[in-house]
Amino acid sequence: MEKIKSSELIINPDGSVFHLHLRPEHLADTVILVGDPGRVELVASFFDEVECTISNREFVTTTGTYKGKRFSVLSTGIGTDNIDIVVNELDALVNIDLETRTPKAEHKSLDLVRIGTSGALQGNIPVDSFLLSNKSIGFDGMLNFYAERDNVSDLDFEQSFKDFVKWDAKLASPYVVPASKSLINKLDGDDMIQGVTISANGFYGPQGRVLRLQTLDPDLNDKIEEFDFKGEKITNYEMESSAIFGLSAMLGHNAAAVCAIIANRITKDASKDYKPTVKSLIQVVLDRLS
Ligand SMILES: O=P(O)(O)O[C@H]1O[C@H](CO)[C@@H](O)[C@H]1O
Ligand SMILES: O=c1cc[nH]c(=O)[nH]1
Repeated sequence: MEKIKSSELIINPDGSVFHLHLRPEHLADTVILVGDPGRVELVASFFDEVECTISNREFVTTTGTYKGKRFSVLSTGIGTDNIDIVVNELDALVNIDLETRTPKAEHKSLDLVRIGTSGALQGNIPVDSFLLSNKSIGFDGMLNFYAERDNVSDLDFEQSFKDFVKWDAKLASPYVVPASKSLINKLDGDDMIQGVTISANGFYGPQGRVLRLQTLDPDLNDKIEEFDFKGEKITNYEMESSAIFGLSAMLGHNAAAVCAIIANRITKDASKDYKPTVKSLIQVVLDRLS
């Protein structure tokens, strides 16, 4: 089998992957992904034992055990461009032999679960609630660079959404990818609201926030609130889940995302203090995965 060239898969002198600085032995099969590097320590504070903490740039990873199960928690930083790095390097750690630089014959599936923060797009979703994503819509266009993109996407949903909101041709074409059904079943509970999430490629204009700059389509959030695809409603904005779901589906990993709702864009409400909500969500997720 042909070797993956060193320019394509950069490996550091210590044998770790380029950005994450992890070697295969550092990674658990269940990985919690958080945006904020500071949240890694919070997740790890629940662990019974910590094996290692490794950091480079915004990518901080701690591996340990919770109730006897091995977990890694890794910060992605903000945005789907970082997710392209994180998911490809996590996959390389388990599915490419880094010594021979060739894909392994047997593929391993990781469970990747994002614990994030998010803004609600329906008036009946309270701040400080938990939102479990059934699907994610990528406004970022990152997945469109991959040949397998259509095979993992809900193309009917995409077309219906683009038609309904009159999607402008200047914007990247949105992609819609479902989360892993088995992880949704594990994570679901009476405390979870399920819905369709949008990953925006920005916090301000791309999520319809106007400070001093007007947006291309000032009605976009109203149309998103109204849109319905076979009974499914769009519920919230964040910035990473679409790429996590899309790359995981293409590479054969299981992915899910649960967010603490810290703002409601319809009622204009914001959480007074979202950190205790994130802490409770972490406990719930670790318990349901362990
Ligand atoms: O709290 P995290 O996980 O970073 O998630 C959300 O918060 C950031 C924006 O404030 C984006 O990363 C968005 O997805
Ligand atoms: O409104 C919000 C809140 C958190 N994160 C986002 O991306 N948007």
